[in-house]
Amino acid sequence: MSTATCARFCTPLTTKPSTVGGSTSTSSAASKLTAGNSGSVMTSSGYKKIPTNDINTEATFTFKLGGAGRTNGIGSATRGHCVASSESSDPLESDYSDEEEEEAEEQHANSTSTSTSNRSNSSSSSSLQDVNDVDGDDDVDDDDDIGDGAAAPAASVGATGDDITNDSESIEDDDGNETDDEEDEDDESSEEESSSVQTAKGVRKYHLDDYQIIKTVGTGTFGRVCLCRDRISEKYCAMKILAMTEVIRLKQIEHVKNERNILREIRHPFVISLEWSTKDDSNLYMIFDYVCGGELFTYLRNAGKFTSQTSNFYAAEIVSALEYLHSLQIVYRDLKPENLLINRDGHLKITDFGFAKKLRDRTWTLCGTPEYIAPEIIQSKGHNKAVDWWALGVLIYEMLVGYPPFYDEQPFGIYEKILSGKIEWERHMDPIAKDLIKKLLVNDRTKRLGNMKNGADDVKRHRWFKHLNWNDVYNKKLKPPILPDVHHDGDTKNFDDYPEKDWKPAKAVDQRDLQYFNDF
Ligand SMILES: Nc1ncnc2c1ncn2[C@@H]1O[C@H](COP(=O)(O)OP(=O)(O)OP(=O)(O)O)[C@@H](O)[C@H]1O
Repeated sequence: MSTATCARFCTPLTTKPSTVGGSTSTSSAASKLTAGNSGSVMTSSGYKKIPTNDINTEATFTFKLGGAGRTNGIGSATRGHCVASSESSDPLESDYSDEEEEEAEEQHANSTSTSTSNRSNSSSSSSLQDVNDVDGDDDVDDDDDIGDGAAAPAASVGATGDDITNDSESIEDDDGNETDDEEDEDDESSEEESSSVQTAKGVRKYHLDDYQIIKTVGTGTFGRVCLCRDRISEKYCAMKILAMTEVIRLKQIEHVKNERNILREIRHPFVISLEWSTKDDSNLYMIFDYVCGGELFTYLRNAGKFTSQTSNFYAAEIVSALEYLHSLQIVYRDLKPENLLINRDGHLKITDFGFAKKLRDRTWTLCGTPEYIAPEIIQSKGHNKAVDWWALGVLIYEMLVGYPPFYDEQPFGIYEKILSGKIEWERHMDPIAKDLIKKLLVNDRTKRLGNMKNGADDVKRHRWFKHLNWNDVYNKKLKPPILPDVHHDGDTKNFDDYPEKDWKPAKAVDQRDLQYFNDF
């Protein structure tokens, strides 16, 4: 997660606050670069699309880049979500209307046809064609379509059995009658929201007070992630705390709701599990399983590069997860080693669904009567799952080589390299892995492995994965190449230290603003 204070737009550019194990010192640099009439603003870590009515006004971007820097493996450049704030009174504006967004994207593409793409040196890069696509919300369901009314998160968490509570003191019995009336009364007078959730072990009424915050393990654009302990189950959890004022200021309301809604819907061995989410009048809260091994990024930077076998293991688990997400029409869009956590058992958990989007059914499928199909359907202008397969190619390269395939000190340089399609190959690189990477890093997404008619199967059948039984992958039967050094489930040694006293309580938002989060 980055300390970039820029709002999150759908250009996942990442900056890390510090290198692993180091303490965080944050310096900030402001950047003001406009791209003329392009509808985009070039920043030191990427470009941000701006609404057309903001074009030619100077949007101000403030970056906080980590002191030690989250290096890309080559030089000193950091990589971070780039974000910006523009001065609109409508906090929902960040998710531009389809028209605005398309227009901004088109203008951007026109003005940058030879030199830009929308990626930093992180791993979900795409071609110029995809610049038009990456955040084409025309392909995305409205948030209301995602997950609302679906089973509450912990219902699915509980379905796995072991991680909720069997402590009868503060959970409801099967009939939904509370067994702890006193606690309930307290809650009603509290500002916090609580909710009853069906779990495998009965109905549990969740409260924020159930969680004892222990330590910050990550920071992000809107807040932080803390290790905490569930007083009821005594299980360690990660609590993502997002300050509503920041979410509103940076116009990320829809993205945050989107993240929560998608997380509620999904359940996969290699994807982080959302246990519960709630809010009070200052913050939004999401409670996850705590993944104590830390980020794959850490291990990769420490090792320099991974062997083909190690890379293959992680790539396989990601393929399994992407196949699952795509089967639900979810495009993840933020694949990179920073978002891959290693569990105590050595298996991966993909985290940070801040850019994930639910796609509309068959947006890209040629359906209907051919004579009547509109050109934009044939051209398939929206973003799609292909961006994740591209990112997988970048990630496999980075694991094998130690740095990403498209790198430059300046973002424009990165974009040029992505568009040029030229990749430098290490002499001794595993030729079979290289073949897969080449097939994933295809600018024409219609020819990109994973995005053709056989979907993920094409990737799974590639020779690099030939030895794998994909059921074994899913069932965690493969032997993990790295076992994190942890002494107990709540161990934080694999995470950076964050100065706790820097955290000031978030300001409460007024009733009007609170309404933006009614359905959170
Ligand atoms: N479930 C978890 N277990 C352990 N650590 C976690 C967990 N979730 C997140 N983290 C840590 O916190 C960091 C930030 O989490 P995350 O990326 O979800 O936050 P974010 O606010 O979306 O970040 P950004 O602003 O960069 O998008 C992660 O990189 C990871 O180091």
